[in-house]
Amino acid sequence: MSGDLTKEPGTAATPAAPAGGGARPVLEAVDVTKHFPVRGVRLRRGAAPRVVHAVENVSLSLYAGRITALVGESGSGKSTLARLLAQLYPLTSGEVRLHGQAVHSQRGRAFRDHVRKVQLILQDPFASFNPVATIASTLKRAVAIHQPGKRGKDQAAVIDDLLQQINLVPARQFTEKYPHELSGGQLQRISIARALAASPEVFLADEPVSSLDVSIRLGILNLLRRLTEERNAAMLYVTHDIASARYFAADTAVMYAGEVVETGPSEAVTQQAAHPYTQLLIDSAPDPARDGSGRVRDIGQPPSLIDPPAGCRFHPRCPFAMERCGSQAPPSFDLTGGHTARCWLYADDAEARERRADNARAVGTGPADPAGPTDLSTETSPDTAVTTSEGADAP
Ligand SMILES: Nc1ncnc2c1ncn2[C@@H]1O[C@H](COP(=O)(O)OP(=O)(O)OP(=O)(O)O)[C@@H](O)[C@H]1O
Repeated sequence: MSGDLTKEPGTAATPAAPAGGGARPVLEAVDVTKHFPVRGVRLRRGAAPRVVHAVENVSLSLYAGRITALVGESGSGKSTLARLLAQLYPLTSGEVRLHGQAVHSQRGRAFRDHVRKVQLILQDPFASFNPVATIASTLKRAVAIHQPGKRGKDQAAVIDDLLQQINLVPARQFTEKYPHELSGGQLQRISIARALAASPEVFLADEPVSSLDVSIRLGILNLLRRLTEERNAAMLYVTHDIASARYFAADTAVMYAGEVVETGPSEAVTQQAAHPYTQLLIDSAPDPARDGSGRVRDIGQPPSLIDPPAGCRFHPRCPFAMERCGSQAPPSFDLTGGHTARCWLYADDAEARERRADNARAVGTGPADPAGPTDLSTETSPDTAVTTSEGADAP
């Protein structure tokens, strides 16, 4: 992420959410797993059907007024997790809870309520619009679904208000256009307006700016931040870009090969990354301030999710792997200040301490002190800041 996002982190524009165990999540994934069947593969008689282990035993909580970044490389399961949270896919196991209530069926009132309150914003706005419908008719449809009492002039006033909220004014200049007549940034704003028509409590923004021109990304992110604050909504911000997570999101969760491997306040996760995968992600991100020689050696590719490695899924690629990493899945270790890492380096024994010291020397930090396994779903943190400029992507 470029430009104005380089404001000092830690100077929160958003009031901090209650820290520790006080705040209840608006939306949570509880031990969620999603396996997709592998089709078109001939199986030997009696062999178990093959599946893609896209998301495995993931717990993640989203809080009112807070942005949580979900970071990881392509294929790590970020979009699948976002879609599970939106109830677009049935779960293989686990629960998705809105205000503590699980939805067990993809029909009925609780499901409709969930789908209204949890709105997904997708990466490619052009793909999510009907190319032969004007913006007005798309927004009318959204308002008719979510605010059926609004008709005629009232409905038009709602649409004007939605466009005002996303800084596309005068509304008339946009409503009679077709999607292809708008820029990517303008259309992404319209998709946000369409989501707003449902008065959501949660935004699931899946790479909301990665298909947009770099020059307009910041305006869209600041718009999303303002809407989150004003509506006290929760937001999941899915991104490849760990640098933007630091400035945009209060909390960050890092996914690798279908599992969440590190969580915590964005400042801690990005500045004192504990998991060797997060360290690798940070080292791989373009940074003109670095000399180009990565501190953490990358020794391979992400694994197949059809046949993921035993133990820690990152171990074949990890320069700090120990014997146990190849056979035993690590628990989540609690570091300090709500920071967790699912990595054997943080076990409390002599071998782990030695490898941890090797890791700390390699990344140039002091070794983190583990405090024992923790529950990933209850951690919160102070906010970070972005600038307030939203732009409007004027034609
Ligand atoms: N509908 C599906 N059927 C089968 N496999 C799927 C399906 N959707 C996703 N997958 C697989 O699940 C794994 C996780 O994919 P997912 O799209 O969630 O990752 P991602 O981290 O969002 O990647 P990207 O950043 O490229 O979108 C991948 O191996 C992908 O091929």
